[in-house]
Amino acid sequence: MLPTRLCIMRKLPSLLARTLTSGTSASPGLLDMSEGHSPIHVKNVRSKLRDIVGASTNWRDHVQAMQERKALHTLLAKRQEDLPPRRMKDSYLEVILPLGSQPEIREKYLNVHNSVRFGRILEDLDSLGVLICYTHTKQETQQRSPLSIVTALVDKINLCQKIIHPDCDIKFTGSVSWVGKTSMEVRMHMLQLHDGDYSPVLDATFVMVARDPENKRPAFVNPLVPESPEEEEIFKQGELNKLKRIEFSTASLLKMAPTAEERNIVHDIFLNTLDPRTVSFRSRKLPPNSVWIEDAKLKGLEICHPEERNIFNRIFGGFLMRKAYELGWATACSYGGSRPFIVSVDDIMFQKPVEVGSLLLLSGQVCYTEKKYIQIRVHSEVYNANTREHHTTNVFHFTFISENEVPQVVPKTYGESMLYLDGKRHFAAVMKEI
Ligand SMILES: CCCCCCCCCC(=O)SCCNC(=O)CCNC(=O)[C@H](O)C(C)(C)COP(=O)(O)OP(=O)(O)OC[C@H]1O[C@@H](n2cnc3c(N)ncnc32)[C@H](O)[C@@H]1OP(=O)(O)O
Repeated sequence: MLPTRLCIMRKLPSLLARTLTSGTSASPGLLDMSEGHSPIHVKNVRSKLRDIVGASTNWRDHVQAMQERKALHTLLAKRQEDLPPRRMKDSYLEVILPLGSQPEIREKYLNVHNSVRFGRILEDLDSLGVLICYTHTKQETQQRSPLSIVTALVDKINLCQKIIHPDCDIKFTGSVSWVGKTSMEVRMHMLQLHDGDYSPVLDATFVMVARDPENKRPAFVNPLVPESPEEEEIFKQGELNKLKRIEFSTASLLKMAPTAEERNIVHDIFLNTLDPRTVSFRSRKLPPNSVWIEDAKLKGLEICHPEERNIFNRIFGGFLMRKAYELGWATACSYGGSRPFIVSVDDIMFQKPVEVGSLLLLSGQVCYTEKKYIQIRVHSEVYNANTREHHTTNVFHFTFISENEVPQVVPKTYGESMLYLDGKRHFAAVMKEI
C-alpha cells in the first residue's frame, strides 16, 4: 500500500466506491445506482461500442461503414432541450475484469513484476468511459447512435494502491457526473477483490465530447438531472472542475509569464548552477546529486496500424495513453534507477485525432523531481513524411514514486525552466489532493 498520505480518494468518489463495496454502509441515493445492473464482461465493452455506432470489423470495409453513418445526421437533435434529461443512474455501468476467476485472460495484463500493466487499465477505462456516455445518450427508438463520442480529456486518475494484483477480479464502475452542451464528464472507479470484499484501487475523471456521425462538428447530448443532495454535490464538482481547467489553462506558461515566486525559483536555480571559478553567465556547472533536464528524456516511435483504430477509424485514445504511459514509466525507471510506481495521471488533453497510418513520435521528459517523486511529461506528435510537418496531438502528465530518493532535475535554458515550472505546478496540484 502507498503511505496513507498518498491515498488520494476524494470524498465523493470514495463514498461511491464504499457504497459499491458493501451493502450496509451505503447512502440510499448512491446505492440505487447499482440496482438492476448486471456487470458486463470487459471483453464485451468494445463489441458493444462497435454495435452502437455500426463500426466495421474489417479495415477494408471502413469507408463504406463511414458512408452509412452519414445518413444518421438526420437523427441529431437541433437543440439540447429537445433531448430527454437523464439521471446519473441511467448511465451507471459495472464492468468485470475477471483476472482471478478466468486466469486465461491474465497474460495480456501481466507485467514483469507480476502485477497488472497500468497501460492496459488505461485502455479499459477509456472504452468504458465512452460506453457510459453512449448509455447516457441512448435513444430507445434509434438502432444506431448518430453520435461520435471521443475522449477530450483525462482530467485525473488518482491511485490508492501501489500494486494491482494479477490474480484477483477487478470491477470498474462509473456514470456520467456532469453534462455541458456537447461534453460529458464521466467518473469511474476501479476496485479489486480481496478476501471476498472489493477495495478501491483508483478514481478516474474523464471528459468526453459528442460529435456528429462524421466526427466533424459538436453534437448536443442529453441534459443530466441530479436526484439527491449527494448527486447535486457530484454535479457541482463537475462544474467546478470545468472552471478549474479554464483557470489552469489561462495561466499556462505557454500564454503567461511565470509568477514572481516562480521567477525567483528559476533565478535561484540559475545562480546555483554558475561556476564560482569564472565570472560568466555562460559557464554552468551541475550541482551535486543533479541531472540536467536535457539528459533526462527518452524518445519513442509508433507506426499507427489499423489494429489500433477506434470505432471512428482514428487511433484509439486508450492505445495512445498506454504507449505514452509505458514511455513515461521507462523514463522514470531509467532516471530513478529503480522501479517507479504510478501515483497520478492528470490533464491528458487529446488535442487532435491521430489518423491510422500516422508516424507517432513520443517524447518522455522528467520535468520535476522532489524526494522520491518524479513528474513526467510525455509529448506526442504526428509527423507527416510528405509535408515534413509536425503536429502535437497529446500532452500527458504522470506522477511516479520511486523506491529511493532521486536526483534533482535542473533546467539550463529558459524553455527548460518553463518545462520545470509546469511540472512543478502539476506536481503541486496532485499533492494538494492527497
Ligand atoms: C473498436 C475498439 C475501440 C473502442 C474504443 C472506443 C473509444 C473511442 C474513444 C477514442 O478513442 S477517441 C480518440 C482520442 N480522442 C481524440 O482523438 C480526440 C481528439 N480531439 C478532438 O477531436 C478535439 O480536440 C475535440 C473534439 C475533443 C474538441 O474539439 P474542439 O476544441 O473543436 O471543441 P469545441 O470547441 O467544439 O467544444 C466542444 C465541447 O468540448 C469541450 N471541450 C473541448 N476540449 C476540451 C478539453 N480539452 N477538455 C474539456 N472539454 C473540452 C468544450 O468545452 C465543449 O463543451 P460544451 O459544448 O459542453 O460546452
